[in-house]
Amino acid sequence: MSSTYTASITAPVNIATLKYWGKRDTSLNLPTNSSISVTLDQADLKTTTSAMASADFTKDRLWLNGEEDLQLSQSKRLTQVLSSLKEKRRLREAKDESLEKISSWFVHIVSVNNFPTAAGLASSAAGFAALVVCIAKLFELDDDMTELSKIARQGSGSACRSLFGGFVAWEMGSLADGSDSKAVEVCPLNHWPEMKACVLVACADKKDVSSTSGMQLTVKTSDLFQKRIDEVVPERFEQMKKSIHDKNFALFAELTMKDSNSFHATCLDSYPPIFYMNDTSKKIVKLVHLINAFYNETIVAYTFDAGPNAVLYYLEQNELKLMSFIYAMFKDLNGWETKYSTEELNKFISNYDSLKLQELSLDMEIVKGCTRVILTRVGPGPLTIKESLINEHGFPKN
Ligand SMILES: Nc1ncnc2c1ncn2[C@@H]1O[C@H](COP(=O)(O)OP(=O)(O)OP(=O)(O)O)[C@@H](O)[C@H]1O
Ligand SMILES: C[C@@](O)(CCOP(=O)(O)OP(=O)(O)O)CC(=O)O
Repeated sequence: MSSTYTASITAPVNIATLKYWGKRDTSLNLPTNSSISVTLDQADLKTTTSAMASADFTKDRLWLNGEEDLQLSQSKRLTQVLSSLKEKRRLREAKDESLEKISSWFVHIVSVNNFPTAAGLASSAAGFAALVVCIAKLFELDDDMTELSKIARQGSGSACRSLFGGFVAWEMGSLADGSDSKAVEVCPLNHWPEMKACVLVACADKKDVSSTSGMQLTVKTSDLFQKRIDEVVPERFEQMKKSIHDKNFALFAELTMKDSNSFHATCLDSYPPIFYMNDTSKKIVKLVHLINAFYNETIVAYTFDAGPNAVLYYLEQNELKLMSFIYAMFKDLNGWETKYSTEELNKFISNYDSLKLQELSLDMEIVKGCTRVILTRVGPGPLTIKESLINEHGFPKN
């Protein structure tokens, strides 16, 4: 085999606290509103992607979770992302004669998600972020993350926010060519490292209405949607950034919950209506409001993407208060023992007893609708790794 170039990257999932829902330009993937998210820790949820370029390859190919994904390889999203990256490389080669002309070669990409794909856990976000950063590294591009976010955005809108760690905004921009529609850091991870997240996986099946088609239906048919993008989100965008800067959890949580509700309301207001939340999701909403009312303080926020899974945001200092409820209810699900010692878990239970939470007659039916709990926290952006998923011939190692 002639000479090859390789690179490997891991990238995080991000879960929006101010939701992106609606495109003003479907081919460039330009949104109808700005959005904000928290990047989650790759220790718990991540995509790992390796790429290789070789003059011997005869086409661009992609393997996802062990299988060659022909649909994704030939999709407009992937070809658009790859051609933007190849074009950037070509411009560098034109300026610097010493660079090998790898922009005309094909690439093989191997990617693995360590969590369910296409199940409302933002796999497209981590996946396209990993892909863009990995190929940018392979091509030795010197663009910063904001510049690369404009390419990731074309793969999947929410992917642009996974190029940064911590707290991230996707500024919608106003230019027709999309050159100002980009991700920026609101605050780095170390600004508010106490931010934790508990994901209650309500159903890990593939969803029936994709985000892409769901949001198009909303844009076309919902009356509520217009008010959301004209008034509600622009105001919330500024307030939420300030709540993060000020580390004002109560405000951050209230805005997060209201925005999740507003987004799902526009889904219900679409025609025919779209239901992403299920009965379990609704019970989790009630539970969170009950917990905040019990403590007479907002210690936890829920948010739901285009699926029934709940993401609960809370601060580390309120862990005992929150987990006295959540662990007591969801203790039979997988995911606790790797995060907490037996002593800590016993403490949650004894606090549940001493607060007499059994007297609240909590709805234990919720537990039956959940399959798994993922305990995580705010985390860093994409990371370079040494180990590769690709063997020397350009195929997945197994
Ligand atoms: N590691 C990856 N590399 C490249 N593309 C990926 C990767 N993982 C997922 N994808 C792409 O993203 C698609 C799933 O996106 P989709 O928006 O339907 O679900 P999701 O991102 O898991 O959920 P949501 O965006 O609603 O939170 C997959 O079918 C695949 O095309
Ligand atoms: C509900 C959301 O998660 C929608 C994400 O939509 P996608 O980014 O998956 O959509 P495409 O741009 O069509 O790929 C909200 C959010 O992440 O902001």
